Amino acid sequence: MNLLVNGGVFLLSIILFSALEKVLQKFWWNPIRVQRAMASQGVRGPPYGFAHGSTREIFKLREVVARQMNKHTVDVSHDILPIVEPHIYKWSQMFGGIFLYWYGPAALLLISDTELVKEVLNNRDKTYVKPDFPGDIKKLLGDGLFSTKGEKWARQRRLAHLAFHGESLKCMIPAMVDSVHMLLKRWQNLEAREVELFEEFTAITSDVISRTAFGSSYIEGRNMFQMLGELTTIASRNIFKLRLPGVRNIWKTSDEIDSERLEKAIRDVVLEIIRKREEKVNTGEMNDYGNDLLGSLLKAYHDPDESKRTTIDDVMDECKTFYFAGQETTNSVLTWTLFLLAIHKDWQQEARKEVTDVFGNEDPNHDGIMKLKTVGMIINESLRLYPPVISLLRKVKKQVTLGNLVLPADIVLDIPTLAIHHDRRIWGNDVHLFKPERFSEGIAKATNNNAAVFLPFGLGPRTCVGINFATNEAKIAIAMILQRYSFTLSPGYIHLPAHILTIHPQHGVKVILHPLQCENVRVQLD
Ligand code: HEM
Repeated sequence: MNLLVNGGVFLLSIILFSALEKVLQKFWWNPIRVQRAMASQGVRGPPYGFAHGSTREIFKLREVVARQMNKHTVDVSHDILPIVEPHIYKWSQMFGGIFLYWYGPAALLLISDTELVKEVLNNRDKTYVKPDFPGDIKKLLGDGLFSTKGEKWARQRRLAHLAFHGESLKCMIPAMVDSVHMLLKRWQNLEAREVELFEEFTAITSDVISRTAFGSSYIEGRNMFQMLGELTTIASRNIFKLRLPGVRNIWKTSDEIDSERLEKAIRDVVLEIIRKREEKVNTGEMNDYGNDLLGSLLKAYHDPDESKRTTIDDVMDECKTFYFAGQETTNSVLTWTLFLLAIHKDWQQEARKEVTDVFGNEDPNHDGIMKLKTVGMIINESLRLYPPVISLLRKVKKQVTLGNLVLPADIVLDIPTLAIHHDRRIWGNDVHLFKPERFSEGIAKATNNNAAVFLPFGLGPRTCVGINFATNEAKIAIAMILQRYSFTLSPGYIHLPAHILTIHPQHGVKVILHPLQCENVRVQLD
């Protein structure tokens, strides 16, 4: 009996010891090893804090900024790095353009040297891969095109390319125009009053991606957008709050319970959208699954060749990815561009003149959109100052040499788009001024042929697949608004750009709409 008890205690001790060893390995020994390896190569950074890494300091710095900025109306300055990413700003000043910091026990190496950035982003031999996103972000994107890797990525990328380029893209223009008409019709009741742009644009960006990618209307998808919005808020609220592994299984915070509930509800909505499309094919209302993204995905789901078939989870993850990637980002660029035009009246006039020259009072069309040079320059400068996606992450798959550095496997590289776009050494002393003329001779000239200094859509094989879609949508919306309204910033505007997965205006962007006297346009709208 004694022997049995002693044997049990011995076994339990071994299990506990091995669990403790694993915990210490992950939370102590590995981080210390990486910190030492990088320090020996001259790379410094904030010290590793047991289990939480640097997240407490990041969280505190963000809170300090939020407290300071909420107190009073702030002058509008485009020098936003210290506000949006105070930790990156602080540590860049202390440690330079390459430094090591910690997301829990995961090591992040920030690199702003653009030669290294190019090497990483252009890599095709799988040395640098997309990292695994933390739980809440994974719930937003699923294992869709944005986050997936390898063969699955190549397959999904081909499908998305078909749905969002060439002729398919041209065919989407009328749907985009219709969505903006819906917004303008609503605005007729708000003339000379304040409108909050971020909220307003949510309606069109949601409607556009919904109609073009999934053929369903905004009304059908509205539930899902609301839930994705809530999930986004929860994800960004918790992004720097880490919990020990396993704790989640024993005790859940209210945010964790909410996000699980939302995830399930979103899944149900997507399944319903898919079911409706299948029903249309089965009842003969549609000949096939269609040429939009959902159609391509469903064709792959029903592929007779089993090896090429995608699963229902793949279809669902892709739907979530596109709803999120196509809506949040375009909403951000539209809001900041209108904000910039509201305070830079000269550029508002220039842009309106171009739009009138190209379209008169007519709706935008494909050929005209290609001619909108000034509007294009303005969008580029807006993407430089307020890039919706503020950093790009890649994980080092196996030990590799990058420049003079030997990087250990699993270290995550943080390419700081926002910091690069606001770097005085790259863009000059007027870096924080809104000067669309930088782009007057194209992006290559503005960037001195260095593709790594302007990264709003990323670079290399994982570049944004929706780049032309987003640019068309932004140009159409801006042109149609300029045809009908001049707009000024509300006197109560508080400038607080914040990182809520993309750059959001924390207090919204309120503008006052002044209708232009143009009867033709009114007739079309009615
Ligand atoms: C102004 C609007 C947009 C911006 C600033 C933007 C930005 C980006 C960036 C920076 C990346 C690269 C991420 C990385 O390398 O880690 C990316 C990828 C992606 N974007 Fe966009 N995006 C925009 C609009 C869109 C739209 C409208 C769609 C869909 C229709 C879309 C779908 C995607 C997808 C699926 C990926 C992943 C591509 C891959 O990994 O192969 N984006 N986007």
